[in-house]
Amino acid sequence: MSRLVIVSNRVPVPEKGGIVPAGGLAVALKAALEERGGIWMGWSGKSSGESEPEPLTVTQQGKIGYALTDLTDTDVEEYYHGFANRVLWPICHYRLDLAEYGRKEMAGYFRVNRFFAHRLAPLIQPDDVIWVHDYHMIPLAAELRQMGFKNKIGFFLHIPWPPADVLFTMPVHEEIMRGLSHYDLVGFQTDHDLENFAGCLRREGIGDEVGDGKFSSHGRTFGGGAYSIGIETAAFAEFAKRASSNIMVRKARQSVEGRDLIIGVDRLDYSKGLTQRIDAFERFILANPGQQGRVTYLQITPKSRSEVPEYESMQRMVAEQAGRVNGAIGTVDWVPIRYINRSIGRNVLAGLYRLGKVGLVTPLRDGMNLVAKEYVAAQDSEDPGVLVLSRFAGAARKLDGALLVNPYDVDATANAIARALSMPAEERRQRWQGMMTHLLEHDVSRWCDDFLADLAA
Ligand SMILES: O=P(O)(O)OC[C@H]1O[C@H](O[C@H]2O[C@H](CO)[C@@H](O)[C@H](O)[C@H]2O)[C@H](O)[C@@H](O)[C@@H]1O
Ligand SMILES: O=c1ccn([C@@H]2O[C@H](COP(=O)(O)OP(=O)(O)O)[C@@H](O)[C@H]2O)c(=O)[nH]1
Repeated sequence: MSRLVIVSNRVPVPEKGGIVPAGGLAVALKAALEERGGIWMGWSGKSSGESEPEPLTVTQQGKIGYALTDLTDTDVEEYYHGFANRVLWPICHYRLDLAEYGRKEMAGYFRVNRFFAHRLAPLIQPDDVIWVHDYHMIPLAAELRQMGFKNKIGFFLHIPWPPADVLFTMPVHEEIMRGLSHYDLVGFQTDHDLENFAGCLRREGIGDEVGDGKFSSHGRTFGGGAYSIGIETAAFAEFAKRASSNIMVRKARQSVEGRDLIIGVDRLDYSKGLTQRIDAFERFILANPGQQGRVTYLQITPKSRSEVPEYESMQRMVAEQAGRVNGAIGTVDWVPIRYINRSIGRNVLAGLYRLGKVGLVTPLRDGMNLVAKEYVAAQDSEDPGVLVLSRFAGAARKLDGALLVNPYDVDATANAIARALSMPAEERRQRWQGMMTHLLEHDVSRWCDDFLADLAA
C-alpha cells in the first residue's frame, strides 16, 4: 500500500499524549495515515512576521509525520484572509456581493501555493499518493507537476462549487479551473457541486465529461465524483449517550427548567444564515404566543476569521439582533435566546445536541454541514429530536428525514420550528431511523476509503 501525503491549510496536530483534535475529518484522515504511514502537511497557523519562515518542522508521531510551515504576515493577509476567504469562499457560497478581488491577493494565493509545493517537494517519495484538501490549495498539483512529480494526486473540495455564471465573475476562474485539471481525481461534496463543475467546463468550452466519471480539460483526463463527507457516527452516538452525565450538560439541562430546547451550532459565518434564523425564531414565537416562556433557543457560535472585515461586522450584527429579539419578546423570567460566542468542546456539544428537541441548521449555502449529522447521531433512539435543515446544505441531499426549509423564507422556517416541536413521537422515530441508518453506513471512514480507492484506481 502506498504511503499517504495529506495537504491542507489547517493541520490537526495531536496534542501532548497523542490526543487527536476534535472532528471526524481529523479522526478519519489520521486513521488512514496510520494504516499506510505518511505525512500531513500544512500551515502552522503562525506568522513569521516579514522574515522568511524557518525551515519546515516535522514532528513524528508513530507512522505519521506532521509537517508544518509558518507563513509571513503578507502571505497570511493575501493568501488566507485575502484570496481564500474574501474571494473563493464568498464566490463558492454564491455571495458575489461580498467578493473583494485584488490583484495582490490573487498573486499572493498562487505564490503561497508555490511556496507550499517547494516545501513539500523534498518529502515526497515516488510512490506516494497525495491528497490535497480544500479551496486554499487548488493550484498545488499544478505546481508539483511543473516540478516533475508524476504521483497520483487527488483533491477534495469541502465547500460548494458554484454554477458557471457565479464562478465566472471571478477574474482568475480559468486559472482555478486549469489548476483542478492537474489532479487525477477531483472530489466534491454533492452531485449538485459535480454538475456545476461539469457545467463550468462546458460553458467555456475548456473541457467536458468523457464518460465513466472522467473529465477532459487542458489536455488532461482526470476523474471527478461526489463523495459526501460523513462523521464518525457510531463513536459520536456513544459519546452523546455518555455526555448526558457531563457536568456542563447537566447544568444546561437544569437551567432550561423543563422548557423545550432548540439548538443551533455554527461558526460565526455569513454563510450560516444566522440573522434569518433568529428572525425565524422570533416569527415562530409571535405566531405561536402559547410558546412564550416554553422554549429556549441556544445558539453556539464561535468567532471565526475575525480579521476579515465581513466577519467582523457579522459579529456585531448577530449579537445586536439576538439582543433586540430578547428585548422584544423576552419577559422578566424568560430569556428566549441564549447566544454564546465561544467554542464548546465536542464532548459537551454531543450532550447538548441530545438535549435539543429541535436541531436548527439553516445555512444559506454549505458544503456539507457536519453539525446536522452530529445532531442526528446524538439523539436518543426512543425519543429523538427533529432536524430542521436548509435545503442548501450539502447534508440535505441525503438527510431526507429532516424538515427541509428554504432559509430565505423566514415564515417557512418559523412554521417548520412549530411543526418540529409538535411532531408525534412515532413520526420523529421514523424520520430519525432513516437518517441514522444512512449516517452509520456512510460514515467518515467510508468517505475516506471511497475517495482513496477511486484515486488509486
Ligand atoms: O480553517 P478556518 O478558516 O477556521 O475554517 C474552518 C473550516 O471551515 C470549512 O469547513 C467546510 O468543511 C466541512 C467538512 O467537510 C463541511 O461540512 C462544511 O460545510 C465546510 O464549510 C472549510 O472548508 C475548512 O477548510 C475550514 O478549515
Ligand atoms: O463550539 C463548537 C462549534 C462547532 N464545533 C465543531 O465544528 C464543526 C463544524 O463543522 P461544519 O461542517 O458544520 O461547518 P464548518 O464550520 O466546517 O463550516 C463540527 O464538527 C462541530 O462539532 C465544535 O467543536 N465546537
